[in-house]
Amino acid sequence: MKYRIEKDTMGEVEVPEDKLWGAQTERSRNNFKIGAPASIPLEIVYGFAYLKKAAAYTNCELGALPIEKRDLIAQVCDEILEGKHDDQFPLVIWQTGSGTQSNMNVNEVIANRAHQLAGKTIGEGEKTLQPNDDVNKSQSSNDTFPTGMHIAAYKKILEVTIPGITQLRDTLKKKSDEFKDVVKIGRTHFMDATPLTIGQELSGYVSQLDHGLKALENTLPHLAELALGGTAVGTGLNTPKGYAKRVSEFIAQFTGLPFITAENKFEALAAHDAFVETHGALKQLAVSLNKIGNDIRMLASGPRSGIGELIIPANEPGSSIMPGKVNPTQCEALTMVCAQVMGNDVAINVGGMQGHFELNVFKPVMAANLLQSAQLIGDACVSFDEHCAQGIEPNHKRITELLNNSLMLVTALNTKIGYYKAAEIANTAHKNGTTLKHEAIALGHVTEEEFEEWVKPEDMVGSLK
Ligand SMILES: O=C(O)C[C@H](O)C(=O)O
Repeated sequence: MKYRIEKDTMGEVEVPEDKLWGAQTERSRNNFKIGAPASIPLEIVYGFAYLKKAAAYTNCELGALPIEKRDLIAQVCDEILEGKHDDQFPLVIWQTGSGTQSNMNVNEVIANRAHQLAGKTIGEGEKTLQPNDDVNKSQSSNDTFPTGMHIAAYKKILEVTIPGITQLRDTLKKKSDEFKDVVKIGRTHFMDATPLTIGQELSGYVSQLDHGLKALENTLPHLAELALGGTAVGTGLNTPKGYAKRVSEFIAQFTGLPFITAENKFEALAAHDAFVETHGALKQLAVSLNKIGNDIRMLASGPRSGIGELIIPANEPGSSIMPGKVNPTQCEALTMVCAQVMGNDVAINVGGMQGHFELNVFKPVMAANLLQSAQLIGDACVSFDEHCAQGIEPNHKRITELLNNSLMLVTALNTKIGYYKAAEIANTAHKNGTTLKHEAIALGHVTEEEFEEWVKPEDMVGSLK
C-alpha cells in the first residue's frame, strides 16, 4: 500500500495515499483497534455534515469565514450527505468518549476533499482549508458530537421508528375491528378466565403502541435542542456573537426539522438526559412489543398440542429435522430485538450517569446504541407487520372448543346463585371431567333453562371495545 505523510500537532503520520482522512484519524485507527472495522454509525457522520455546513454558513454570515471557504465546506458536506465518501469514516465507537477523533475525521476529510475541489492533489502546497481553524471554526468536539448525535437520532426516529410502529399499530387496529365479535376465552395468570373478544384483546396492543408512540414523540422537543455554540465547556468561547442561535437555524433549514439552540449548553454538553429520555420511550415500546410478540406466538402455538386460537402465516420451513414444522419466527425476531433494546437501555443509562463536571464522555456508545434501537424497532415492526400481523386469522373451531369447555363461564352465575354455589359447580365439573351445565343441574342450583339463559359467553364480554 502507498502512503503519504500527514501532520498534526504531535508530528508526522503515514496515511494510506488514497484516503481523504488525515493524521488524527489515522492515529485513532492505530490506537483503537477495538471491534474494528468502522462502527461509528454513518448517520452521525451525516449529522456532522449538516452541522459543519451550518457552521460554515454562520461563520461566513458573521464575518468569521470567507465565502470561498464556506462554499468549499458546504460542497464537501453535500457530497458526504449524498453518500459519496462513506468509506472515509473508518473509526470505531470505542475511541475518545467525546468523539473528538470522529469530529477530526470529518474535519480532515472536508479539508482534504476541498483541496481536491480546489484543483490540487492532497499534500500539494499549502492546505486550502485548515481542519481545525476553518472546518472546526467556532466549534469543539464537545458541542459538535452531541449535535451530530441529536440530528442523527431525531431523523432516525422520524424516518424509521415512528413509521414502522405506526404501520404495525394500524394493522392491529384493523384486525381488532375485523374480529370484534369473535368471542374467546380469556386467560389470567396463564389460567382460564372469563371470555372476551379477539377485538378487545388486540385493542389492548393497539393502545400500548399508541401510548408508546406518544411517549416517543414527547421526547422529540428535548432531542431538537442542539449543543452547538457551547464549544468546549458550554460558555461558547471562540464563537462570534449570535452564533449559537443562527447555526441552529441553519441546521433546521438544511434538515427541514425543527432544531433549536439548547437553552442551556452546560446541560447539553455534560448530560445526555435527552438520550436517556428518548431511549426510555424506546424501551417502553420494546416492553409493549415483547408482550405482543409473546402473546401472539402463544395464541398461535400448536398446531395440535398448543393453544392454537390464532393462525399466523407459515412463511418458511421451521425445522431442519422435523418435517412440516412451521415456527412463529417473526415473533422470535421481534422479541429478540426487544432483548437487544433492553441491553442498549442499560448501556445508555450507565453512559448517561457519567457526566463528569463539564462533559459527558460516553457520547459514542450512547449514540450508537440509541440509533441501533431506533432502527431495530422500526425495522422489526415492519417485518412483523408484513410477515405476521397482516395475516393473523382466528381459528374459529379451536376458539369455540376452548370457550365451551371453560369452567370460568361459571362466573356468569355469581350474580344469580352466589359465588359459593357457582364454585361448587366448577369444582365438581373439574373433578368429574363433566360440563358446567351437567353439574349445575345435577347439584340442583339451576334449571336447564336458567343455565341456557344465564351462561352465554357472548353476553359476558361487556361493552368495552
Ligand atoms: O475535542 C475537543 O474539542 C475537546 C475535547 O473533547 C476535550 O474536552 O478535551
